Amino acid sequence: MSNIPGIVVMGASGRMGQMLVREVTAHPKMKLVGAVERAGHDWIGQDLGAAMGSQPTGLYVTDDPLEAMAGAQGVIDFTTPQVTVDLSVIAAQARAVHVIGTTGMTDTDIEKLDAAARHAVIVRAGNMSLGVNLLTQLTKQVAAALDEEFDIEVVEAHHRHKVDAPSGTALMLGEAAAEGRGLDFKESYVAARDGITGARAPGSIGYSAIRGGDIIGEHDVIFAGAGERIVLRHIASDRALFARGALKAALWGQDKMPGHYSMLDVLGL
Ligand SMILES: NC(=O)C1=CN([C@@H]2O[C@H](COP(=O)(O)OP(=O)(O)OC[C@H]3O[C@@H](n4cnc5c(N)ncnc54)[C@H](O)[C@@H]3O)[C@@H](O)[C@H]2O)C=CC1
Ligand SMILES: O=C(O)C1=N[C@H](C(=O)O)C[C@H](O)C1
Repeated sequence: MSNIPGIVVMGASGRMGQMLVREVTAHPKMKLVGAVERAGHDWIGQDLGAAMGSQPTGLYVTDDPLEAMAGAQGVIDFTTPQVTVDLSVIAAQARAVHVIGTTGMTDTDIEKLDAAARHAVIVRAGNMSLGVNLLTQLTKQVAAALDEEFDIEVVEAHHRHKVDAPSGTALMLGEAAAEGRGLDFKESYVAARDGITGARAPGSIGYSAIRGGDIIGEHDVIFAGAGERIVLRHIASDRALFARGALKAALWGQDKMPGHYSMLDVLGL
């Protein structure tokens, strides 16, 4: 085995999948060794480069993750919760670092990932960007510094195709805010206000989601007090940002002990 890890991209035709294929291919310290799509997808059996509308690469898209993972040291996975949970078992068997960007996971899904992480390295984050991970730390600090006179609300906006809400990032920010404020994340959680909701409950953290057009990802954490408001904001303007974070995680994980890590571990924040 060379020192350059072989990387598989799961969901290779997706918005993030295609970005990952480009970034892994261009990276000097890793090699793309596999591209996986769902069974029945048009790309199965096609040359990956040709399927992406560029030069042939000699790498063929498969619907068999087990086959793709043979000889791989890492798999980068931005797909769906069920696909990610199933893949975690295969990645652990292959002792490959499993980098997970997939959002919309349930508590049960996460327990299954924890089980797989007893045997392999998993790095999972609802947002792989440096900016958002730094913002979680700032959010925690601001929430701890301000008292309950400042109401906390998280507002996020994404493209029309996004299927989960609130976004993984909004949940990361909300967890950080709850921790800083000393609140229980689940007990403080209020989403989807509609109709006669009554006045805002003290000690709650609200989540609002906007969906439209091609918005890549925007997040505000609002601290609203009497006569003043502090807004912590992150705007993503290029999906390459998330892909580069995932590549960093795949390299970082190569010499780590089995465990379920986050981007805070990767970035040392
Ligand atoms: N953590 C982060 O930084 C980021 C996370 N995301 C998350 O990544 C996920 C994917 O987002 P998008 O790329 O926008 O979605 P997408 O729908 O464009 O891509 C998902 C891809 O997975 C493929 N797929 C479905 N079943 C599969 C299977 N059994 N095997 C292999 N591939 C399969 C689909 O065909 C599709 O191409 C979402 O959960 C999203 O929230 C997105 C951007 C950044
Ligand atoms: O689905 C997306 O596109 C994104 N999903 C992630 C999330 O749920 O927070 C990260 C980013 O905002 C883009």
